[in-house]
Amino acid sequence: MTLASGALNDDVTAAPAAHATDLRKTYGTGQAAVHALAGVNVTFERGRFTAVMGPSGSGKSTLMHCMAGLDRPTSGQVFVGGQDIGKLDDNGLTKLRRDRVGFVFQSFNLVPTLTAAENITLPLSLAGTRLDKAWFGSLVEQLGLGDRLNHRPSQLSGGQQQRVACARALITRPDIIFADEPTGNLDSNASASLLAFLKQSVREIGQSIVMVTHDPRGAAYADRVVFLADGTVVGELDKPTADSVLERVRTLGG
Ligand SMILES: Nc1ncnc2c1ncn2[C@@H]1O[C@H](COP(=O)(O)OP(=O)(O)OP(=O)(O)O)[C@@H](O)[C@H]1O
Repeated sequence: MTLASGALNDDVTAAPAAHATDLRKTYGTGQAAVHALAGVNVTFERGRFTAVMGPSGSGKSTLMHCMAGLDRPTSGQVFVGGQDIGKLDDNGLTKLRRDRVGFVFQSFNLVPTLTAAENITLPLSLAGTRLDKAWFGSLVEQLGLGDRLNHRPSQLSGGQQQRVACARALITRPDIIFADEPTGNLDSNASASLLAFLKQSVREIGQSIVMVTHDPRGAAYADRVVFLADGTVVGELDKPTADSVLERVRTLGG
């Protein structure tokens, strides 16, 4: 069984999965001001897997949070599937995060009192949307979670918890998934299987994914790498390999 049985909803607009124009985020004021994002212009095409890399403090997490509607930028625009998310009020942003964006955190962020199955379907429960059982079954099978569905997060390994988080991100068939160092707390085997699954979801159902990583081998699963430094985009690489990523990181001084 492949993921293809749960193909994404068609969106009639030809807009990219997400894009940002002159995105700025400043923390603090005056002498203490930190320009975490200093004018980012970036486009994430539909059905592509993009890795975001850059030195510590270059603004990667801030970019993910602003683009996913988890944080508001100081200025500039973010579009998700053609929708200018700066025009949404708090209610609208909540709906956007629930229905159109998936987020995978380094620290899993599962609800400890809910089972794996309940965590996966949480976005649907919150939205009052019916569960597509075939899609749920396909995700569970592909992620190897079939015999773990009644376990709580504390009864799961890190790799299993992150696979639950991925299923939760995919269950709504979002326009785009943002993943902030999703393999940061996983060993190399668990990392490889998670990255292979993310890549499979891009290939088979046209999922759009943006993933922050520090690992050139992780970035090599992506179709494209975007490099950040000091809050701006300083380079890009298409069809990356671990070696080409490493070489570019060295050139950029990361
Ligand atoms: N809430 C905050 N208040 C003040 N400064 C912040 C806040 N969040 C982030 N920053 C600063 O903004 C800059 C960018 O941070 P960000 O977390 O986006 O970087 P990053 O590239 O994700 O780093 P890392 O790879 O270490 O996770 C850093 O200088 C950071 O200290």
